Amino acid sequence: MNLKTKMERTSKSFCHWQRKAFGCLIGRRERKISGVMESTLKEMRNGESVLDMTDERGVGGGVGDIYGEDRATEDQLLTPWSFTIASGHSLLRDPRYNKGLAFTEAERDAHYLRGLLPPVILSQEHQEKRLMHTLRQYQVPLHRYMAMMDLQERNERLFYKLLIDHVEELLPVVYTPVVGEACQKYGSIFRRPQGLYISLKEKGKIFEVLKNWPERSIQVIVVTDGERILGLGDLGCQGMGIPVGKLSLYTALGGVRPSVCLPVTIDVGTNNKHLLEDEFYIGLRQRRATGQEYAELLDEFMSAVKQNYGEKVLVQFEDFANHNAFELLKKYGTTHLVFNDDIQGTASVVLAGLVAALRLVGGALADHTFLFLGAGEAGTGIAELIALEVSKKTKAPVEEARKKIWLVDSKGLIVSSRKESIQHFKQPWAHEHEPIKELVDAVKAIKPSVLIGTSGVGKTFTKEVVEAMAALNEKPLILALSNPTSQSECTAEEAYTWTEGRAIFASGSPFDPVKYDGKVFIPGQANNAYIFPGFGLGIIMSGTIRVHDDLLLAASEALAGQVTEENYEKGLIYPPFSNIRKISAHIAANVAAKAYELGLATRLPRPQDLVKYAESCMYTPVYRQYR
Ligand SMILES: NC(=O)C1=CN([C@@H]2O[C@H](COP(=O)(O)OP(=O)(O)OC[C@H]3O[C@@H](n4cnc5c(N)ncnc54)[C@H](OP(=O)(O)O)[C@@H]3O)[C@@H](O)[C@H]2O)C=CC1
Ligand SMILES: CC(=O)C(=O)O
Ligand SMILES: [Mg+2]
Repeated sequence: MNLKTKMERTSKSFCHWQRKAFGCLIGRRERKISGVMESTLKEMRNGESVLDMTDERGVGGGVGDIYGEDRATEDQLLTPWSFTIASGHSLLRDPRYNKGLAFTEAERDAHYLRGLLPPVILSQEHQEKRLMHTLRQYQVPLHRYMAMMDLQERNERLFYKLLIDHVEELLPVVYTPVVGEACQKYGSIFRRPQGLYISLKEKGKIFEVLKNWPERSIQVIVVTDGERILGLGDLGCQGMGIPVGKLSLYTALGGVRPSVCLPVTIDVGTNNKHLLEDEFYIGLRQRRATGQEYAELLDEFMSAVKQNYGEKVLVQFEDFANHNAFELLKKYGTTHLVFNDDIQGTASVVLAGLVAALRLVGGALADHTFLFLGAGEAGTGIAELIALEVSKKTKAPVEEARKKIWLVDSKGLIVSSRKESIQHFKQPWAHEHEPIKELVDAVKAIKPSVLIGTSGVGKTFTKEVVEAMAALNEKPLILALSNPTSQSECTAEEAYTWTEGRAIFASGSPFDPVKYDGKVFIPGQANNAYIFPGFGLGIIMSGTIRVHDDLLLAASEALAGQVTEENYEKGLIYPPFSNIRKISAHIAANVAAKAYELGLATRLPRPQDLVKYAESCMYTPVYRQYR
């Protein structure tokens, strides 16, 4: 028997034994490593140990079945896929298992850690306290972001524990606004790849490239091509911060296990002159590929995803420019499980806020008039979902419901008489009206009760605009959705001050509470981060195969239902993020319930109590005992 066969046999029987003993470990921990047989055998000879993860279900609930833990076949466990058994120094270097100073005496003995750590043993809570203390010392927000990314790369469970336990404080660090600055400077701060980079160079090889990713059972992919990163424009390959950030929220806010999440950036070049000239830029140094070249790369990617991960992997398109976003959603919406967060997730979160706001401003949705600044993905996505909801509630045709929704783009109010051609996604909103160029004039003419900013341009809700809203409405509803904070259409302070404290206000990026006229006003955060984590969990746990508008409405309804009396008393139209895991469980349950009703859910039998089931599926980052 030659050495290779010998090693394969040894490895195979070892896999078999280990799978028997530690079923949940194997199948997920298999890793593609070149020369894996040699290294596996070497590790075994060196007395490497096995980590017992059998308490995973205990702390993480019934996750095993929905994540397909035991799906790997014997063949998959052999070349090129195998698994490593971490212990000793490599255990400390593996972010998924590393517990740092929290390893117990027994674990230090059992896993060859003696001498590799100082004598002190800290609890996870104590580690959190120490980290928060350190993070709060950083004055520069980007340094906090970098510290959080380092933690994620060092100790995954501690990263998620910290993020979950301090969600309101840390969300602005790993997400908007700081992630925006991080993307702008991604080349300079780049340390380790946190996602998969698929560039034009990988054309023809994407199937193999996906196999380079260390995890096999992927259930959610967030993909960007970096062309419209928040309201910061084309950041090319450096947009990677967005899929990484969004997926960390999938885990922290929605309880989707990190190992099933895959961040992807498609690099077809950038038209950002500044980046093309930046010596630290990490992407392809060429102008964006378009047309057939672009379409072919995306096509290859989408096929490779399906081939590698099956039909039920959720692909979330994020921060594509609108000239591609609508088309991609339409093209793959019938063949893949796809979701556009900017069009659909944003629509769902805003509709929830509007429905909740009715408690404060009165009337039904159909009684209100809506004016948007910005008629792209977010603007038209929200507008369409409002129209759909109004149409369902009033039984009027959706065309009728659209009549009370108006949009302004960079050329002014969208009207049917506009001379230039109107992009297809704007056409349903081209109502009959005389052309109006300025937003303030549109406010005066249309007389909206709700003003929504989705322009990506900061400071566009001027004093004049906000005062015009205040003159028309007792309680003007003003949503400044553009991100990051620098692009917000107005600040919370401006909204409250210019309306003499009468505005109901929410923004895409967070603002601190505002003191006005002796009263404290707490602005809400209208961000799709409320929706996509729970939405994704609902899709995964029900095995849903397609996204349908009714699922977005279900998510929206669940979110609105989580706003409490106490929140309303404070003028809030969204519940606080501190309750997000509970909120996500309700969103997941409502989405799954609707999916079962529509026949889109494939995981049978349907659990009786979907909220409980969602909670039981959620990943929790509490350390596990390694026996
Ligand atoms: N809070 C949240 O959860 C979310 C927030 N957003 C934010 O919304 C913003 C827009 O995103 P998205 O819709 O995808 O972007 P798009 O590029 O698809 O749309 C932008 C729209 O704004 C219009 N516009 C640009 N400048 C002006 C201006 N000066 N006056 C009037 N209209 C203008 C554009 O007009 P034209 O068509 O004529 O070019 C276009 O219609 C971003 O800042 C993004 O961060 C997005 C998703 C979620
Ligand atoms: C929040 C978000 O998805 C955006 O600003 O693009
Ligand atoms: Mg986005």
